[in-house]
Amino acid sequence: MSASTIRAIRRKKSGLSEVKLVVLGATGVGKTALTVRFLTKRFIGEYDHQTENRYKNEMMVDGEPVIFEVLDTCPKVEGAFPKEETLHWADGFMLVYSITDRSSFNYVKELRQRLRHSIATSSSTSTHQMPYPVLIVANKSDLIHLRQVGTEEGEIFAKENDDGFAEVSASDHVTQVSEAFDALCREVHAFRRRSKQSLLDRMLGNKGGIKNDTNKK
Ligand SMILES: Nc1nc2c(ncn2[C@@H]2O[C@H](COP(=O)(O)OP(=O)(O)OP(=O)(O)O)[C@@H](O)[C@H]2O)c(=O)[nH]1
Repeated sequence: MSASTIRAIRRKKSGLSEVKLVVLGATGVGKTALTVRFLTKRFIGEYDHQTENRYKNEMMVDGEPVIFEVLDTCPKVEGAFPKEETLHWADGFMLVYSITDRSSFNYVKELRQRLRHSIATSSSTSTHQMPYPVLIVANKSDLIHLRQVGTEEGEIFAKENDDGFAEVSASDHVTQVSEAFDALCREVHAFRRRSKQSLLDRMLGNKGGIKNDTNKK
C-alpha cells in the first residue's frame, strides 16, 4: 500500500482533512508575513530566513477541522522557479505579488505559465487536466500610495486563468488573509470531489465499453 493511501485512510479515520498549500512569489512580497498571519494571526515585521519553511497547523474552515501544511518558499535567486517536486507535493497554489512591485506581478505571470506547463506534462490522466486550485494574491494593499499594479489588472489576470483572486494586506488584515487561505482550501476540497467523480465516470465508462465489446462478439 502506498504512503499516500495510508495517509488517506488515516485522514478518513480521524475525520480530518489534510490540505497542502505552497506559497510562491518573488522575494519580499510577503509570503512569510501572509503564512504567519494566517497560522498565528500575528504580523511580524521582519523575518530572517534564507530557506523555505513548512508549517503544520490545525485550523477550522466552515466549522470543520482541517490540517494545513503550508510550504513558505524562498526563491534563492531573483526569478528562480520552484522545483518540480514542490509543485507535485502541493494540493493548492498561492501565487503572491506585491501591489507595489510590478516585477513581482510579472513573476507571478511566469510562475502561472510554468505551473500550467509542469502539470500538463507531468501526467496524462484527466484529473490533472482539470483546473487545479490556484489563488492569485495581491499583497501590501495598505501601501496604496506606492501602488504599481491596479486591482483590476490582478482580477483580470486571475479570471483569464480561471483562478481565484484576493487583494489583501498581511500587515493590516487578519480576516481577509484567513479568508484567502480558506477559499483556497475550499477549492482543494472541490477539486478532490471533481477528481473522484471523474475517476468514477472513467471507471463506469470503461465498464460500459467492455459490455459493448462483449455484446458485439
Ligand atoms: N506594508 C506592508 N508590508 C508588508 C506586508 N507584508 C509583508 N510586508 C513587509 O515586506 C517585507 C518582506 O516580507 P516577507 O514576509 O519576509 O516576504 P517574503 O515574500 O517571505 O520574502 P522572502 O522570504 O525573502 O522571499 C517585510 O519587511 C514585511 O514586513 C504588507 O501587507 N504591508
